Amino acid sequence: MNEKESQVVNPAQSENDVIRVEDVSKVFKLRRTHTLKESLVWALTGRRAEMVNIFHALDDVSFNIPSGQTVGLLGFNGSGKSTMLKLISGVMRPDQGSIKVRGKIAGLIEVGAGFHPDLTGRENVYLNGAILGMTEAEIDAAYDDIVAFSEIEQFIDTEVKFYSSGMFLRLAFSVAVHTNPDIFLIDEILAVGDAPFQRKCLDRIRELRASGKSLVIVSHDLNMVEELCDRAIVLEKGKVVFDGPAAEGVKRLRPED
Ligand SMILES: Nc1ncnc2c1ncn2[C@@H]1O[C@H](COP(=O)(O)OP(=O)(O)OP(=O)(O)O)[C@@H](O)[C@H]1O
Repeated sequence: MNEKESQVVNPAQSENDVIRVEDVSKVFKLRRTHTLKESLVWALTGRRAEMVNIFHALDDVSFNIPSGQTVGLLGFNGSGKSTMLKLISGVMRPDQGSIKVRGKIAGLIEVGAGFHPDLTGRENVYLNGAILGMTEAEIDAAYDDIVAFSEIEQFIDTEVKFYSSGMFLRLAFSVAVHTNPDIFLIDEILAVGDAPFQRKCLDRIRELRASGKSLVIVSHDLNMVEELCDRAIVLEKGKVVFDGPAAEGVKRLRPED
């Protein structure tokens, strides 16, 4: 068998699973421009045919993640990684299959999602904390730590529409880690952070890992994934083509010499 052919066995379930993804598919309808001929045919055939392309972002995906595991979700652009994280987080629903999650989930999926542009950083900490399941008293108790970790004290009473993407990331990451989640989802978070903040986030991610939390990390930084993750799941055109040790998974993504 070619080394890069699919290497996936049916995922085994365990009592320890915190995430179970079973036969999940997600389709998107892509609008596109049409030729005059296509439009005429569409009109003449009683407008029965679809004027959109159906696109399978995820196609029959299954995997289980046991408690305490750090999993890198890998794949080239458009392979379905972010869509998978959105389904796990519950912001999007699958068209087919099921996703079961056990425990408190938090994460950074789209930096700035859950933030209201017209509210200040301080107000958004409360809003975002509440969205992530914290009570007001819990946010009060964690507030100073959240702001200190983000290092944006100076701008905390500024409306977040004036924030840079790095500032958004700082506040969003800080709130998310302070919710004390059992499962932490991270989508390319480090891309917009500067080097010192990236290092700080990575240290915190290592701490979460060491304390037995489960993490799912989407990243194109293969060195980071290899160093940080126990396991890699590689998606290709919406299908799982590899599920196994992180070092082997990243090999599939590295350009061949
Ligand atoms: N809301 C949407 N509507 C239509 N198509 C979408 C939507 N979200 C994602 N897609 C499409 O689904 C495919 C998978 O997207 P996804 O963002 O999950 O890929 P990805 O693996 O995270 O890619 P990247 O590495 O570029 O971030 C892409 O072709 C994308 O255009």
